[in-house]
Amino acid sequence: MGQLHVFFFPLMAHGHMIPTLDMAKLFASRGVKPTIITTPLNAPFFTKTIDRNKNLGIEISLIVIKFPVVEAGLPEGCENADQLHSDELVVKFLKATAILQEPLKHVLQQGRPNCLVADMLFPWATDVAAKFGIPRLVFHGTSFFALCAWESMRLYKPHNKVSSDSEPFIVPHLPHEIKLTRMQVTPHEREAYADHYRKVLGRKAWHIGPVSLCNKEVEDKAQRGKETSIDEHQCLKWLDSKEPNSVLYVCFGSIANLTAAQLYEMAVGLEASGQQFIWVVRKGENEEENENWLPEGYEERMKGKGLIIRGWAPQVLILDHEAVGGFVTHCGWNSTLEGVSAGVVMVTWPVFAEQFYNEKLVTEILRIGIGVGAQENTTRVASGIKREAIEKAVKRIMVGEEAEEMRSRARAFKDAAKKAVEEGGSSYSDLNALIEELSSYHP
Ligand SMILES: O=c1ccn([C@@H]2O[C@H](COP(=O)(O)OP(=O)(O)O[C@H]3O[C@H](CO)[C@@H](O)[C@H](O)[C@H]3O)[C@@H](O)[C@H]2O)c(=O)[nH]1
Repeated sequence: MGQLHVFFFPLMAHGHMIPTLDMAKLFASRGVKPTIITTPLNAPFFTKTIDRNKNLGIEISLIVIKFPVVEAGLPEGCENADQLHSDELVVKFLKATAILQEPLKHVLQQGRPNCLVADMLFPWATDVAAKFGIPRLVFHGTSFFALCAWESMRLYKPHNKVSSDSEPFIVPHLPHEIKLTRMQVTPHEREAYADHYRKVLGRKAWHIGPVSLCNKEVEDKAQRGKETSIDEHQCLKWLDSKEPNSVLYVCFGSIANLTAAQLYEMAVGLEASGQQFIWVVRKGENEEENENWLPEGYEERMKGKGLIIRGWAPQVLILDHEAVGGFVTHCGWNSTLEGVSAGVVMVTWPVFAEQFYNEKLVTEILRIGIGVGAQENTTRVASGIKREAIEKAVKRIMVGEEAEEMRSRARAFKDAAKKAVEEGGSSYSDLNALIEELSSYHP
């Protein structure tokens, strides 16, 4: 039997491209030939890691296809979801992705892979793959928990049975009693939800993560997504000078923004908590050059105690450092899994998409986090959380008995995550099962 060849086609968003590159590495480590499809301006986010892996004897190929910016009416150079600052741009971006059907046909024709793993946001990829007689797997990029909750909402529409946006309803037929409110809409072990998704909802699925755990070296952990805005060794030196579990890491992923007023509340809340922190503020978040979102003399006062990274942080490297004990997160699934894999306790602050589901998983099922009190699923912009709420939630996860209890549960999940991807673990075995199944279709 020849070598299996799998094409991966992620959405052009860091939260989708980063885990895809990790998946490609995992597949390559099991003897499968992985090829990633992307667009010209997103290619550089893959090439450095691909080159580094090549030197280690791991081959990952890259196919670059043109992104139809002009056809879709997008501004020149707009090829990644982190550039979509309005709903209108989101609509045009999705329109542009739909035009990728034709180039996808072309690359499948040329490459003749045995399987196409394409992003959930490319529904048309199933038909394209069928034309070549190959299976198309859907890469969801999120949790079994969120998928089960989503499906339950779709089937039973419990949000239509309450009388106001703030009245809680139960998400029906899940293994746990999970309550949500209409405003949050757009549930003992994670395994339970993988089982629920397969057995109760009847879907075929493979769990092969946390994929970020395939990154072992400093360079692997630091080189994910964009170029980091801080030298990784400088960052490690700063963390090395701190006590274990004494630093809080604050980051909202690659898409969510905070209003200037919310950034200000965050700054004051973090200072009031008395905790040491690394806070990542995305570029473009604070348009004003004069940085009036920071209280007067803030960075001077916080010197040695609080480090602000403007731009892109080496997130997995930071989370994995023993000095980091807490994580303020928007509950993007990658960040959530990276937090669980690092054994940190979380302040959950969901903003949009399925992040409110992920919050429930962290706070109510895994019980390794405290919600900051986010109420509304918005269009990617966080606002309205007061400094007192931030201070309180941060203190609750960093100090005291409750924090210790959460930390010991978090440590157990960290160990379980590590075991899952080790030889013989559940994720390791599931990836083997997937590869065996794909091989059985392969003449
Ligand atoms: O400064 C930064 C910021 C982010 N990251 C990485 O970027 C990824 C961010 O992914 P995620 O936490 O999932 O957030 P989003 O970028 O917001 O992800 C989108 O995609 C996810 C997967 O579908 C969904 O779960 C989210 O709701 C959706 O917003 C993670 O691997 C982070 O480690 C960095 O390395 N440095």
